[in-house]
Amino acid sequence: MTKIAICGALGRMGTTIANLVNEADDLMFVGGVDVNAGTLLGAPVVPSSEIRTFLQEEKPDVLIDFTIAHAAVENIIAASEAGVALVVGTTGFSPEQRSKIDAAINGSVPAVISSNYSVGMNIFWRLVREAASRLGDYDIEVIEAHHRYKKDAPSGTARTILEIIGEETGKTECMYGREGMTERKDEVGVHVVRGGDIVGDHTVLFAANNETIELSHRAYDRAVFAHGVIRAARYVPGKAPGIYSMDEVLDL
Ligand SMILES: NC(=O)c1ccc[n+]([C@@H]2O[C@H](COP(=O)([O-])OP(=O)(O)OC[C@H]3O[C@@H](n4cnc5c(N)ncnc54)[C@H](O)[C@@H]3O)[C@@H](O)[C@H]2O)c1
Ligand SMILES: O=C(O)C1=N[C@H](C(=O)O)CCC1
Repeated sequence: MTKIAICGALGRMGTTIANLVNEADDLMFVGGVDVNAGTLLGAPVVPSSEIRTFLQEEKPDVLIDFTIAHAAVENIIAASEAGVALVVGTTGFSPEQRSKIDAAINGSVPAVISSNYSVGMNIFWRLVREAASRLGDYDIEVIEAHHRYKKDAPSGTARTILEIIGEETGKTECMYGREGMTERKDEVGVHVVRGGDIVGDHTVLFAANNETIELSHRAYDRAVFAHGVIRAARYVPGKAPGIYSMDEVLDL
């Protein structure tokens, strides 16, 4: 039985993941951490100030983090100090925060880190890479849409898309929205929509004279991410210390 703890347990993703863990025969939800104390599915949820005591007492095999960037850094450091494997889904990290995370993990614990745990998006990223590798001379625009409560922009998924485009085309300059009199140069346009309860839509446009290629991925339920998280949680125990992506989890 693999013991699972969740940071951000009372959040949208935390509760979705906890329910899937609870349904799995080989996984046990032992509790979690959130801003305020509580209970979830009969397990304790402790305030973030008590994470180290929680990890010592519950001894989870895997700590899953779906919180907010500044909190995730501290949670990851605590898990690393406790020797607990990680599955990290939180997005919005600054380069400095990502450096702290990498330093805490490497040489200490195994961790799967992904901006998007849906199987479909991990395939979508490969489609984008193939298109970008052949259509680098096209005008490229990235559009993402999420629910009104999402704090970070652009999405971590979109930032991964931009990294792929940069690797394949050399286009690393982004234009975040446009307003007033503009002249398009060789930038990648990035457009962010926030509203309603949109779970997660991503589109990449490759536009040239007389034709446009449009690649899109649409998530309809957070379960699509949670199912990927469960696969990562089954994958990471016992792995060598270091950072893994969903490519390794899905054997892509
Ligand atoms: N990688 C993916 O597949 C994926 C999918 C969905 C969401 N996300 C990301 O996951 C994060 C959370 O998304 P959400 O929609 O669940 O947000 P949410 O706001 O519903 O949940 C976040 C939870 O974290 C808690 N929290 C805040 N600070 C904390 C701390 N110090 N310790 C413990 N818990 C703390 C909040 O109280 C809240 O309950 C965001 O960064 C989002 O972009 C990633
Ligand atoms: O709901 C969110 O927040 C999501 N965040 C991830 C991102 O930032 O890419 C994944 C999609 C949903």
